[in-house]
Amino acid sequence: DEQGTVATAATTEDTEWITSISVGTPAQTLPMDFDTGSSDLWVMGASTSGTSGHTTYNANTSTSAEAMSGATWTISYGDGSSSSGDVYTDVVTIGNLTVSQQAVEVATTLSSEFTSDTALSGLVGLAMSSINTVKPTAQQTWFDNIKSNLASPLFTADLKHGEQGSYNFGYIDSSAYTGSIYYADLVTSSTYAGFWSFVSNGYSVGSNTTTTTGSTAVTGIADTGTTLLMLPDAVVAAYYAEVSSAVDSEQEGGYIFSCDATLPDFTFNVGEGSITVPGEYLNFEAISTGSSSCYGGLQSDSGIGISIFGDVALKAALVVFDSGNSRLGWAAK
Ligand SMILES: O=C(NNC1=NCCC1)c1ccc(Br)cc1
Repeated sequence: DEQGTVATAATTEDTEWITSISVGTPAQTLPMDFDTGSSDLWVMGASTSGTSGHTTYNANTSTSAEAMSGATWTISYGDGSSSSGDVYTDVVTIGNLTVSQQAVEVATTLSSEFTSDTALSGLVGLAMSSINTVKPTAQQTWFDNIKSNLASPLFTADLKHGEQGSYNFGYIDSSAYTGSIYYADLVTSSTYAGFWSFVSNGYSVGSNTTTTTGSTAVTGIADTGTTLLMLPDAVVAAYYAEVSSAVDSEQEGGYIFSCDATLPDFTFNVGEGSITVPGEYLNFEAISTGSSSCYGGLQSDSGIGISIFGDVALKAALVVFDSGNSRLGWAAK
């Protein structure tokens, strides 16, 4: 049984956490975005246009690469970004864990969000293999391929505010959290099939002095690839009702407030417990450099139809993606 851990490094402003993986023989080291909201492992190809300034993967120089003839892929993400290309199999090592014949999807087209992000060479999809986009035959995620070699079929995400985080595969680091891990079963209904989805049966705004609590049940997904916390209108309105300078700005596409506002904490229930997102995590960034108006880390999910517990919420917890028990665990830290 193997156990692996990989360090991640947050880029500036907690917009993504980059983790290096090794692909091919000899190993090609690639900085990647681990994404629990999708299920394709794709990398920028050495001959792909728009990849100048990026580290890229060259299948031609890897003695273990094999083209998957006739296979193609195309994906579009919630933020409007997209990529597509063809498919190889090759050796992929993450931490000290190696999958010998991993489907490595090589991008031949990239949207501007990817060509402009030179910190990134691609994504490692960690949602369910059922939503992998390779045609004619969907491929397994790296986690699904390594799972049987792990002490426990699970991985954890430990993202942090403005500092390095970590992903562990196969075990839960008991020193990485405090108190109990609260679990919620995965939601299996079709809307959420393929994602790490759960139901939170209540929330509260503010610290224990003045709190408004709500019983709105929120069904959402834990998505490391989405930056913000996206919840139903009613919950978001209840939160910003406690921020006197907050307005829902058409122009900015969401709630903004005065950058010197003191923001209340946001607590959401998970199973028998709850997780509190500190108010400071909910001030995402100034709407423009030097502006005194700031954009909220909590925004409405109205356009999406699914609530998303993105990095703003995930970095307040140690999150256990427990495939073996089809459940999601959250613990304070
Ligand atoms: O695309 C999603 N997550 N991953 C990434 N976003 C940007 C790059 C990677 C995503 C997944 C589910 C839902 Br519902 C909305 C969005």
